[in-house]
Amino acid sequence: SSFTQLEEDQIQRFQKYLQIRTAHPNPDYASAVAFLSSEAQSIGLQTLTLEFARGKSLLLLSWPGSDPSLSSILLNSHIDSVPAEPSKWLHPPFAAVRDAAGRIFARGAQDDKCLAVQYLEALRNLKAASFVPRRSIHVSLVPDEETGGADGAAKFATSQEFRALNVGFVLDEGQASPTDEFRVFYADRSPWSLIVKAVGEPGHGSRMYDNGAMENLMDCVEVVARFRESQFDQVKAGIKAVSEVISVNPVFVKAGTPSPTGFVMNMQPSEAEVGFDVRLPPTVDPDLLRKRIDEEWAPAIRNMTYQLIEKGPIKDIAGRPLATPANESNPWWSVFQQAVIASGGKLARPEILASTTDARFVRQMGIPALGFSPMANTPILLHEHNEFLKDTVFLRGIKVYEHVISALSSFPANSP
Ligand code: MET
Ligand SMILES: [Zn+2]
Ligand SMILES: [Zn+2]
Repeated sequence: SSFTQLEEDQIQRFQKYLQIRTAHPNPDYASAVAFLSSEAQSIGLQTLTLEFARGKSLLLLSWPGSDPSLSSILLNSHIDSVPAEPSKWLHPPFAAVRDAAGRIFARGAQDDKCLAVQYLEALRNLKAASFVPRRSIHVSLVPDEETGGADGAAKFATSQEFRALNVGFVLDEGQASPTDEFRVFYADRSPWSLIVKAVGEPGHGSRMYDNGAMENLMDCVEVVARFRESQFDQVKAGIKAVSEVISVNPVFVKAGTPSPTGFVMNMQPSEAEVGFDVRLPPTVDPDLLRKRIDEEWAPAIRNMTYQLIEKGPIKDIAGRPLATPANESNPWWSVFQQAVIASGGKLARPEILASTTDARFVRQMGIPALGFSPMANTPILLHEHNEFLKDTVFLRGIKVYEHVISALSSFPANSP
């Protein structure tokens, strides 16, 4: 191949990390942390394992800067992944097969196990080039992101250990870009989980009557579907970006009277449940949506109850929306942008992320954070079958991080 020995080794280390089974519901944090800390030690980074929740380790790596009076930079990546259905993949999701086109197939290849290895390899290259950081560089490898971050980044960001790092700026995950421009994200949508339960009298399967559990649940689903369409129409008409509307998507339904062969078919059940994934852009008023859920989506007068889990903060500690300025008013932004360009990369207009990351927990603390995964010319495959990343794209990302990390950590003394 046309790769150097170092590059082949870097690809191999990426594959090794991808082969560790970090998918929910039983992510192997212990093996992941063991692998990452041994890599970090081989590079000469300091390692510290923290445990804010039993069995969910968080690995913190540090390269102290020459000027400890300056705030530090933090590079974040979550260890855990969503599950995969092996029978529906071209290659087993934890084999990290590299095909003839250089595509490396694995759950987590894009979301976001590439980042941990790219950060480490960029630091390895900078060490080899005798680079001396002015600001301290920290890397956090965190658990629990895919289930909401409550036992990972949320606890970390409010901890003594975090405060002691004096973090001035954070990079976290973004998303792949199908074009040759890298994407960058200055805010996330907030994730809510909504579970609506409808109850009613059970009845013979042949009977027509009002207010049955299934009828009530179907009313809910219809009303939500209409709202969903109103949001999606704005996207289709080009008025708003996908990440600027409220998304609401059904993710499970649970109903029916179980029987040994499936469900009792001649009985209308007495309860039924549907779960929705809801995402709110930072620009919308959460109270309006709370009211809509209460009055229109799951009205008590139609025998519905609901559980709304608002996962994580909506505002920062000063009451502002969780958004990082992505313009010249933010010196970190300028340094970041210039470094990406200096690496030979192109940057798309900054966006709100349609999904959600741990960055919101540091934004909550008032710390600027950008979402960035340097994957250009790559289909967006997070949470999908056959998630992959090309070897060339992976290697290119290491180079981009070398530029970005060295620029951020050299950033002058008279700034934040
Ligand atoms: C539900 S919290 C966020 C988890 C994941 N990153 C997502 O966007 O779905
Ligand atoms: Zn992710
Ligand atoms: Zn994810």
